[in-house]
Amino acid sequence: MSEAILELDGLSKVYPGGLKALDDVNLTIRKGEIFALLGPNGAGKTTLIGAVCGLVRPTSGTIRAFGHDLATDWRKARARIGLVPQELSTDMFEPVQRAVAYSRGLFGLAPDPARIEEILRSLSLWDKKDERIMALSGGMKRRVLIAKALAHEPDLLFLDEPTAGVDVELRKGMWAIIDQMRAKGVTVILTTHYIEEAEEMADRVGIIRKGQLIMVDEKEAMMARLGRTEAHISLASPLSELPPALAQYPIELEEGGTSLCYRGGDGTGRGKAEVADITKALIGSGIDYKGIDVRESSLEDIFVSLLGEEEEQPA
Ligand SMILES: Nc1ncnc2c1ncn2[C@@H]1O[C@H](COP(=O)(O)OP(=O)(O)OP(=O)(O)O)[C@@H](O)[C@H]1O
Repeated sequence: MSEAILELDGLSKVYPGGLKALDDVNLTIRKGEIFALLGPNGAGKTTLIGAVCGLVRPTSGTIRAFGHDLATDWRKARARIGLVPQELSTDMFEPVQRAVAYSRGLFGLAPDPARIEEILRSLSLWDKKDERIMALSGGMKRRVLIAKALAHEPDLLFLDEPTAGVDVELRKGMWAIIDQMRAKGVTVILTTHYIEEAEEMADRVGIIRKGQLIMVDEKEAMMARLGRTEAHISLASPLSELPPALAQYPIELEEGGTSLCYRGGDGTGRGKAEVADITKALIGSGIDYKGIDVRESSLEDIFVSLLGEEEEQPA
């Protein structure tokens, strides 16, 4: 297993006024992984990032990055951490290239125009290098934020909702950039509302709700463990009851007996195999069907059902 580069241990944050934005978060991030933090609005994602990046002071718990305890020894670790925040707040009057080069200088690195050019080109910003940031489109401003974060060559990069509100094309471009970073061995932690994004990019997914990390797992394992198959089999003629040959399966008659609905499986393909067995059993029982619609649940379904289940629990 590759080395742990970020370790959160019992991390909590209570804001003045009493709101518990992080509640005993324990998390280890390993070198080179792409980790997606998924959660609804106000779940604590930005607070978690802020705590690691020195923008939020934790109420309790420890953060170790690259082996350094951030409470006592933050300087070395921070230089290796990049942050792409949600919004650009400074530099609006600066030309792109200068703002990005300046970010590098902030971390005490020697100027490296070739490196800055490479970053700007990879983000399709080279044409805009002399334009003031305020004159750029929203999508380009976002890319400037990424360029600034990459300018000091971080080993760990936080992207706080990198694609919120951007169009599909730019989102795909952003994913390509994250892929490039993965290839260079950069560890990436991104927050997102787009489950599609986590599904596409992440190796592991953490689901956060009301400050608590309610689940962390490899994406594939999460989908296998919590995934479900749903199949609708439309019958040639309605049935009044299920034939005995189908009693062993998790199916129900729906739509006035014209449709059989299967809900089962575990995301490993077992559901599809069972649906195939059901169709054979139907034929064996002399029951004709017109069509089958099979759907494997996505990370989105898992996310929604996890949050839904949590919602139903008494406070
Ligand atoms: N400076 C602050 N003072 C008081 N409460 C705060 C502060 N910053 C955030 N909060 C509260 O802490 C909770 C977590 O906020 P946070 O921004 O971390 O959530 P988030 O998961 O990033 O949400 P979003 O997806 O909307 O960005 C929210 O209820 C928010 O209102």
